[in-house]
Amino acid sequence: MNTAPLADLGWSRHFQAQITDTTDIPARIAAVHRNGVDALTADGPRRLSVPPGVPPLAVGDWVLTADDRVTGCLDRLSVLNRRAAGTDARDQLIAANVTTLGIVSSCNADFNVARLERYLVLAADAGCLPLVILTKADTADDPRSYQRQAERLSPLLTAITLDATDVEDVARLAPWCRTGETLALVGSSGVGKTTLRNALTGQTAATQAIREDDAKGRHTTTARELVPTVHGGWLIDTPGMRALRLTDVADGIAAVFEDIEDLAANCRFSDCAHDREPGCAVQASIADGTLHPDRLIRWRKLLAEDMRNSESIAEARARDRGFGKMVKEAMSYKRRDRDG
Ligand SMILES: Nc1nc2c(ncn2[C@@H]2O[C@H](COP(=O)(O)OP(=O)(O)OP(=O)(O)O)[C@@H](O)[C@H]2O)c(=O)[nH]1
Ligand SMILES: [Zn+2]
Repeated sequence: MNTAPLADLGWSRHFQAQITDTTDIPARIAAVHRNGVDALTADGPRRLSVPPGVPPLAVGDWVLTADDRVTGCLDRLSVLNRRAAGTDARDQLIAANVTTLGIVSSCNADFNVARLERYLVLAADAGCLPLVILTKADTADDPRSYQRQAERLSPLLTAITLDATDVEDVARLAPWCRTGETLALVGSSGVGKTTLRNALTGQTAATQAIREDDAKGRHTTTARELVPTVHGGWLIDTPGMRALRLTDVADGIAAVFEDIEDLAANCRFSDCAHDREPGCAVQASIADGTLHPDRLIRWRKLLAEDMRNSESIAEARARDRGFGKMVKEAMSYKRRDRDG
């Protein structure tokens, strides 16, 4: 197989290792529609049908195809979920195989450590590398101070300050969206995600068009959610990206708050609430100035939020099961009525 064009689509050894013994053709999902998907192959774009039995697909997924039909989905490097809106509490797939989650905030009132931590939890849980992008550096007196505050959250975290309206400045993001990379942007309204997208993809007019369509709930048929960047890699921009919530992210919280979880392991009581219990390693760390008390508060809030959201998902699933059972029973009564 000629993998050079596939590499341009983000193909890597992780995916190559999964295809043995098949003549099916790999394709990357660019948009998901109710009655099929748009995909990119080494030979160009394709509209594919998705037969029953294929698991739900997301933008960014790698699938195998035969005769313009999806035959299977390859194991993902990362996956971003969102809790569906309304009463339906099931997870919705937002994007797959995102290598870097660009957490966009601006060097002004939007900057908020708790919000950054929420997104860091999402990135850790999804399996993406987090990158903090601090926009509006051109309007701040001391942009470096925001960068320092962000980088203090984790020794492994990179934060970049820039002017999103300056295309050359935005080109500093090239390492995260060159060939083989897939970047997605999250952040509050007005922080500059669209401005960054335009600079990274060089397509202003198309962006306007897609956003107007989204607002009206219309579905575009072109493959515009997986967008090529001018640096050789891809940008995933889906409407769902803008409303990510925390659900079932205990692993992400544990990763981002590893310091607290490590301390908690040394508390005298295994069910320590880290309040006033004797032998509490967390409180000891606050007392000696190593741990900031606000960080403990933020950790608790995220755990509570995750529990709230995840519990209602479990409840919804139980309800679904209950409903399914009821339907089955009603059907068998009906059959009995008819047959007997
Ligand atoms: N001076 C300056 N203005 C910026 C910068 N980034 C964004 N802006 C401006 O801020 C406004 C909002 O930017 P958008 O790119 O629309 O923000 P967004 O995150 O896409 O917002 P939503 O679409 O609501 O999610 C626009 O007027 C941008 O020109 C920056 O780095 N410097
Ligand atoms: Zn404790």
